Amino acid sequence: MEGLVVKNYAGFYYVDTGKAIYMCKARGKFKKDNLKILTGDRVVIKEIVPNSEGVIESLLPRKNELIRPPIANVDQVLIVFAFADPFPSTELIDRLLVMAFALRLEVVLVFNKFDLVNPESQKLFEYYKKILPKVVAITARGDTGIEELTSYLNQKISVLAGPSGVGKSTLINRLVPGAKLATGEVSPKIKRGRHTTRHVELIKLPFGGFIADTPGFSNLTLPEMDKLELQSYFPEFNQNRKYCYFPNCLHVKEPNCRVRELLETGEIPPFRYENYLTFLEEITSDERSS
Ligand SMILES: Nc1nc2c(ncn2[C@@H]2O[C@H](COP(=O)(O)OP(=O)(O)OP(=O)(O)O)[C@@H](O)[C@H]2O)c(=O)[nH]1
Ligand SMILES: [Zn+2]
Repeated sequence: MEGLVVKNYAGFYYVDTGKAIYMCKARGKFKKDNLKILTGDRVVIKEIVPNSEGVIESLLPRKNELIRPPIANVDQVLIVFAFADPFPSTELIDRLLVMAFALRLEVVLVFNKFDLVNPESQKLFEYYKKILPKVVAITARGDTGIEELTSYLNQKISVLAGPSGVGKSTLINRLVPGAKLATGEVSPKIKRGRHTTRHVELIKLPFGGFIADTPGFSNLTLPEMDKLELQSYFPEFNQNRKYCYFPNCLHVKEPNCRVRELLETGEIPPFRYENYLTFLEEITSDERSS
């Protein structure tokens, strides 16, 4: 039987076969070969006790692997911000977008707390909606946007990312009644301890798909990349680079640069360009130091 490892706890792997969740030990060869089984791995198991216990016989090939939290076969990142309280940091939005795209993950950008929307955050939302395919405004404490978001989560393994207080736990509780994730009241210090000692678990979504109970991307260092690669993670830059005079234009000081023309006309907002320059500087100095 084939299944998905949804949790690794106290020496047991919990494997969801679609029919039941089996508590499994791994065959000795995994330890011998130093093969680590991660939450998110697809495995083949042999049933020992009907619908309850089994043994993991083999591990199927992984599509990818996140380090923190350790989880395999992630399809997409749900990047969550709020319209207000806290007001979104565009630098953090853009950083998370670059990190997700660099890992070849799909992105759903969520703006929560639509009940608190204001003209500035509305404008940000509209801009991202223009450049990305899946951007959704929701009220996790209500119904707005939940159906649209559900359609993006269906049949996929998703990981949440986003700053504190935007409503990530509230959202999981909203999507999975009974998940009972703690919201709000945990102090940042205790929480760090909690996240390092806790095991990541995939929560089954009632409409299909899974979502990790532990937010990812806590380390915000950009991955190593070539300077030219960065713009491929800014869709509106990437679309326009072919009109720049130089084929390898980085849009910094080069003449006849289409991206900077669009910045002049206001089609590309200043914050996007500034974030791009900040990241370009960051990966450039990384290159120098290595
Ligand atoms: N107005 C409003 N408040 C919300 C909404 N969703 C969540 N909140 C509130 O925002 C606060 C933070 O929500 P959490 O779910 O704890 O946020 P989080 O992202 O999990 O925060 P961390 O656990 O610190 O990472 C809580 O007081 C929630 O009740 C919403 O749609 N509208
Ligand atoms: Zn250019």
